[in-house]
This record gives sequence, C-alpha cells and structure tokens, in this order.
Amino acid sequence: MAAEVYYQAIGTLQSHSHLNNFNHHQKHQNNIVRLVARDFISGNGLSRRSNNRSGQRNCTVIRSLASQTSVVDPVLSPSRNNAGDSNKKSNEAALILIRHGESLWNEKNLFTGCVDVPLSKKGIDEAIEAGKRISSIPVDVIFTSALIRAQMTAMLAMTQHRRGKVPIILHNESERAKSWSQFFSEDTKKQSIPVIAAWQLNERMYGELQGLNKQETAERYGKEQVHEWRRSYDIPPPNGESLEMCAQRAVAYFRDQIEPQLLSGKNVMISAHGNSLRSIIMYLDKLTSQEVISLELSTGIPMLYIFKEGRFIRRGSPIGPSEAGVYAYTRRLALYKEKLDDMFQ
Ligand SMILES: O=C(O)[C@@H](CO)OP(=O)(O)O
Repeated sequence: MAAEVYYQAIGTLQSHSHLNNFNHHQKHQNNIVRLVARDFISGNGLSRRSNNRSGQRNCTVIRSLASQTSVVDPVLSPSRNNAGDSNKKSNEAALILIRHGESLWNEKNLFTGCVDVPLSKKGIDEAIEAGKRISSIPVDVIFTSALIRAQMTAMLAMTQHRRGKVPIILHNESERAKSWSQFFSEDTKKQSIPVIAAWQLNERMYGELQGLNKQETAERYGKEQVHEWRRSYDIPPPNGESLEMCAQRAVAYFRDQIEPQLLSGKNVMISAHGNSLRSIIMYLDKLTSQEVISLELSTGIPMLYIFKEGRFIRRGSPIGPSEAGVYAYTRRLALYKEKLDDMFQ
C-alpha cells in the first residue's frame, strides 16, 4: 500500500539515523529525518533549496510550449480561485509524482534502465488505480520521461480524472512535428492538458546490467555488490549512470523546467521512474546521500506535494480511507474538489 511504503521509507530513515547519531554530520541528518517525519504528520513544510535560475533559455522554451495550450483551467483551477487578479501569480500549486506502473520487465525481474518497455497488465491496472486516487486533484501540465511506460501511466491515469480534459503530447522534436501537431480551436485548447516528454526524466541508464535478471546478477556478483549498484548514491553500475549522475540531469530539469510552472501557480504531474524520482525527492526533501539509499518507491503510487510560498510540503499519498484528508490539505484543493462534486453530482 502506498502510504505504508512511504511510512516505511521514513521509518527506515529514522532507525538508520538512530544507529549512527554520534557525529556532527549525523546530527544534521537526524534533524532532517525528524523534519521529514514531522512534516508528514503535522503538515509543517520544509524549506526549499535556493533556486538556481541558470536555465533561463529553457524556461522560455517551456513558456512558449505552454502557451500553445492553455494550462490553467479557467473554470476550476485553484490557481484562479480568490486570485482577484488573473495576472497575479499564485504562490501555491499541487505537485503529483508518480512512478510508472509495473512494466513487462519489472514483472520478469530484469534490469530495465533506458530500455523502452511497456506496462504489464498489472501495470495498466496500477496506472488506472493511480488515476482514481488523483481524480479530484487539479492537473494543469504533465511531464513524463521519454519512455513509454511513464507515458502510458500518465495517459491511463488521466482517463480517470473527473475534470475530463484531454492530455495531449506536445511534439517539438522538429519544426515539422511542431507544425503538424498544431490545432486551432481556443475552446479545444482549454479542454486540453499539455504533456511534455523529456529524456532527462528517464530511468537511470543501467549500463551493462540492462536486460539481466536481478536475482541471477546477485548470485553472480554477490548481493552486496548488486545492492551497491542499485542503491548507492555515487557508484555507477558497469558503464551506466549512478544515482548522482541521474540526479544531475533529472534535478536540473526539475529546477529549470518544472519549478517555473509551479511558481506560476500551475498544478503539475510528473510520471517518471524509480531512480529519476528518487533523485527528485532527494532534492525536494533535502535527503542526504545516505538517506536516499533507503528510499524505495512502489510502482503506480501517486505522491502529493504542495508547493507553497517557495517551499515543497510533502503530503504523502492520496490513498485509501484517508483520501478525504488530502483535500483538507489546502483550501484550494478542497475548493477544486467541491466544484467537481457540484459539476458531476
Ligand atoms: O531496472 C530498473 O530500471 C530499475 C527500476 O525498475 O531497477 P532498480 O529498482 O534496481 O533501480
């Protein structure tokens, strides 16, 4: 269950920190762990790292992409509620992170990395289930990796969204692709959600492990070696990317392309992968390279953050019997759900 996985991740971090609280570095780490746990329970936010604005040019590209298709729901967007002035920038937005549903290679326990494998039957069900869980949370723009399992997950999840907008993949890989995928109705644009696919959000490239069975690899090279390749921060698998290398591209993309969307009040969903999302969560939650080792993400489980006044507040996973609680996290989310309830009762 999603919430359990998240609690487990926090629990693991806490027990890890108790074992090692003897030096200064570890004291700092303990503070972070306590903040993470307190945040999850009481709703206090964590400070966001200072924002590097080095990606000005890229931001411009995204802004022009977004302007092709209206990303703010004129009827329902919480970004507009109570704003008073439609030009006024909102300082609050929802951020949904979702690891793709189970793929056919997850099912066979094979290292996948950047091999472009589709979802399994179970993965399809997980994506639809994830969509139900986020069906009343506003989504103005979607980012996915360039890999089909993340794109399938995003699209299947959006089939469940109560607002009923159509997610549309923006094709900007060439001038022809851009020109041939245009459409010309403002009304239709308003009923669409732009989907931006970026290789930077791809799974970590697993090098010479791609296609190998995980169990057999552990038997051949030893469990510890394989665990190091899979979960350490800075040790790459043979000819592949370490988590650190994956973070360099995924977190840079998040900061340059996704944070500006959140800053302008747009609600964002990111559909990506175990390791690209681990690196983004490491950034959002300020985890250390030790703490991130214990962070595991389940397939097809959405995680919600609220971006507010420059900070990312982790709200866990909108799941199960406590789902209603998610909408109490902010007034804007509650209002959005109320309006959907009114529209579709
Ligand atoms: O094979 C992969 O690409 C990843 C995710 O499935 O595996 P791991 O969990 O070992 O990082």
